[in-house]
Amino acid sequence: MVLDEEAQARADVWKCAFGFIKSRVTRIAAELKIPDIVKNHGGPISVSDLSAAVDVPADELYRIMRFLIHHRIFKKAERPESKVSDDVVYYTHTPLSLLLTMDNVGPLMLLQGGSDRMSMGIMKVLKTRNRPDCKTPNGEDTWGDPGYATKEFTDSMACHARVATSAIIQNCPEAFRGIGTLVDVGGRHGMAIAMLIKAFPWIKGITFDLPEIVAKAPPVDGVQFVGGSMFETIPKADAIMLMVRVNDQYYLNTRDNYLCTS
Ligand SMILES: C[S@@+](CC[C@H](N)C(=O)[O-])C[C@H]1O[C@@H](n2cnc3c(N)ncnc32)[C@H](O)[C@@H]1O
Repeated sequence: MVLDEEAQARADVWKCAFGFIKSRVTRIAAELKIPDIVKNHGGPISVSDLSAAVDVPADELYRIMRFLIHHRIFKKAERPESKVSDDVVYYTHTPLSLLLTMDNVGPLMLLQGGSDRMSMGIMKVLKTRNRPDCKTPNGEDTWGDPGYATKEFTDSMACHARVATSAIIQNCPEAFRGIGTLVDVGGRHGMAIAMLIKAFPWIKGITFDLPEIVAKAPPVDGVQFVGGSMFETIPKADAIMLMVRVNDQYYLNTRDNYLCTS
């Protein structure tokens, strides 16, 4: 297999795993009747007008629309000259969004884009910013959700780390030159660091994660495990690694949901 085919296969496997996101987001848009509202507005609609029409906070809606624009379901538009407003973001329809209205194939999207139960959960998060299955009051973050403590979650992160880290080792070895100590923040059970110190044996590797996660991590040769929260302190090192963490920090801070950050 030539490298290009391998790279394509890696991209394709992500599409297989996360392909559902596009149909879920499109279903949510259809359920909120965004295609109908944009079509009937009589010109480009601002994010604040759309937010008022669908009763979803503008920042959440902005991210949904950004996703849909990326997939060419809507288009960004200039502010109409007749409008005097602070809004800088405006949307307009496309041939695809016109197909998604309720008098067109919108009802099919509602049927095929995921269950009503799933949609109710997402809708509640969008409108209230609270995940129904997760205690978020009193400052408890989404990582308190028992789903994140399961073996399935750990295994899925380990296999992701294995694939991503081998690509990093293969394609960016120069990035590790001169690094004495490397800390992987949110490194779970140490898969990435274990591979990196094996490939670059001069590096001293630290895996940093929440105390309850680190407490369950089986020992890995040459890897030091440190428990704590990155919002308080992280171990001193020459370099910090954050893999699948930047988005997470966003939803830790905003008490958000997977849909909008994915
Ligand atoms: C999505 S997983 C990513 C795991 C790994 N980096 C990878 O790419 O496969 C995010 C990790 O961040 C950890 N985490 C969550 N909040 C954290 C915090 N405040 N400080 C340190 N780690 C945290 C979680 O326990 C989890 O293991």
